[in-house]
Amino acid sequence: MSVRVKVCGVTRLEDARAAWDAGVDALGLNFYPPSPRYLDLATAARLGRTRPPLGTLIGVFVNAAPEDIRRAVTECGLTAVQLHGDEPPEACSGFGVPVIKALRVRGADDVARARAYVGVGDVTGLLLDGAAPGYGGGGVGFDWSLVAGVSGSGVPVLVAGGLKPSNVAEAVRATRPYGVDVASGVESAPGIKDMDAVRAFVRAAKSINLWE
Ligand SMILES: O=C(O)c1ccccc1NCC(=O)[C@H](O)[C@H](O)COP(=O)(O)O
Repeated sequence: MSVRVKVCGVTRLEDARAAWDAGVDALGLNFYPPSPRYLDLATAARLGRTRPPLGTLIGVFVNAAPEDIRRAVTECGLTAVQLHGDEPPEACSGFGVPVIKALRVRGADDVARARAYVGVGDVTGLLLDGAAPGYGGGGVGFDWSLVAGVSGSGVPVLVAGGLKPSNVAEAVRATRPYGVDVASGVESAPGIKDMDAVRAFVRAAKSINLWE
């Protein structure tokens, strides 16, 4: 068994198609207006239509209004939402799809905080990210040994933050996560994916056998 790979912040149709072809399991579409990877609903819906039958399409939101999240789910065919802001556990339900709660990790306290989301509402996964300014996508990592504070708590964990083709295998080996997630580490410019880097990332991440 190999780790699942999510590539986040795709903005172009050709990048979306090529990422699925590269073996990515999930694509993230960004609905946070200040992000350089932000998509309006019409563009996101067009990108969403590239999703293959077994692919997962994840909308990324930061402190968004629930009605805006529900609208994006419906209009863009999202199969999950990733709440990447300061949403408390009680705000992690009611969108009609599973929720991944993202938490920015600076230290053990943040991982302890993550445990408050386990088994709550529609949360079916946690994403541990570095503490980049601007909430995410900044290429900032964190101490991977902290992942042990939530693995084994019964919820799938994704590791993100500062991952790239050259370090993702080491991250998978160190944390044995359900999934890994990358935005800036496979880009030539913010929002523009470098397909050679995406392919190298998928190859490196999936080279680790999690059954051993
Ligand atoms: O990517 C963004 O611009 C972004 C902005 C605000 C909130 C979340 C954002 N991205 C979410 C992700 O899942 C990223 O992949 C994650 O933060 C890791 O990013 P990177 O360190 O650049 O790989």
